[in-house]
Amino acid sequence: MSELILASTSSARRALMDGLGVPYRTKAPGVDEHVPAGLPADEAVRMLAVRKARAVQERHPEAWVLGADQLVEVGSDVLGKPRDRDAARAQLQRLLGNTHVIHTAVCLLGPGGHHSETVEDTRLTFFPVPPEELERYLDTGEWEGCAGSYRVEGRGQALLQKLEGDRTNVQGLPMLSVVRLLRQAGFDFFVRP
Ligand SMILES: Nc1nc2c(ncn2[C@@H]2O[C@H](COP(=O)(O)OP(=O)(O)OP(=O)(O)O)[C@@H](O)[C@H]2O)c(=O)[nH]1
Repeated sequence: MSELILASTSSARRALMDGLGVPYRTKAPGVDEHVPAGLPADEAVRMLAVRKARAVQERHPEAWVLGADQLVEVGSDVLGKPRDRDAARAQLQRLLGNTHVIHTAVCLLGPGGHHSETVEDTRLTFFPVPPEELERYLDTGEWEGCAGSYRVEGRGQALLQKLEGDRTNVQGLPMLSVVRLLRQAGFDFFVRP
């Protein structure tokens, strides 16, 4: 099997792939993440996951390449990564006391034109918490680099009232689907290095 490249700069995605134990390396996708205005979140993440994977595959045509993208949908709002603490506060104020959906798309490209992709959704309901608790959570800094401004595997789990779906999908990769795509592509597991 030719090498696997994770087309991502995300430390959370790296951590998830490290846990799987399949040998891989990372390459930054380096793509423009703009999508047409009004595009539904699930279509936007699918478009971006494919764009990221294709950008890396162009540089490494013999490799297998896994790209991913994630957005948060709450009501009619679509949230990405907050640019600063104030943006993170505004995002969390939208999520607290409500139910939102995490849409994560993954795309696996491989030699010979292999192309598989999927979008996975996880529904999360957050407790309503007072402003002073929200400020304390912001002080943890977990909002940085996270779509939706929280880490489900970190302190942010204290906000979580209910989760329906794949928990790893929230962190950045729906590992149930990643394993399925890799197995369908012919990857072997538990191979001695
Ligand atoms: N650790 C952690 N990271 C999260 C969580 N929710 C979202 N994220 C991260 O938020 C980011 C979503 O933004 P994306 O645009 O999909 O990815 P990115 O961070 O720009 O990284 P690329 O893959 O290089 O595009 C990803 O890095 C996710 O891993 C979470 O609950 N825990």
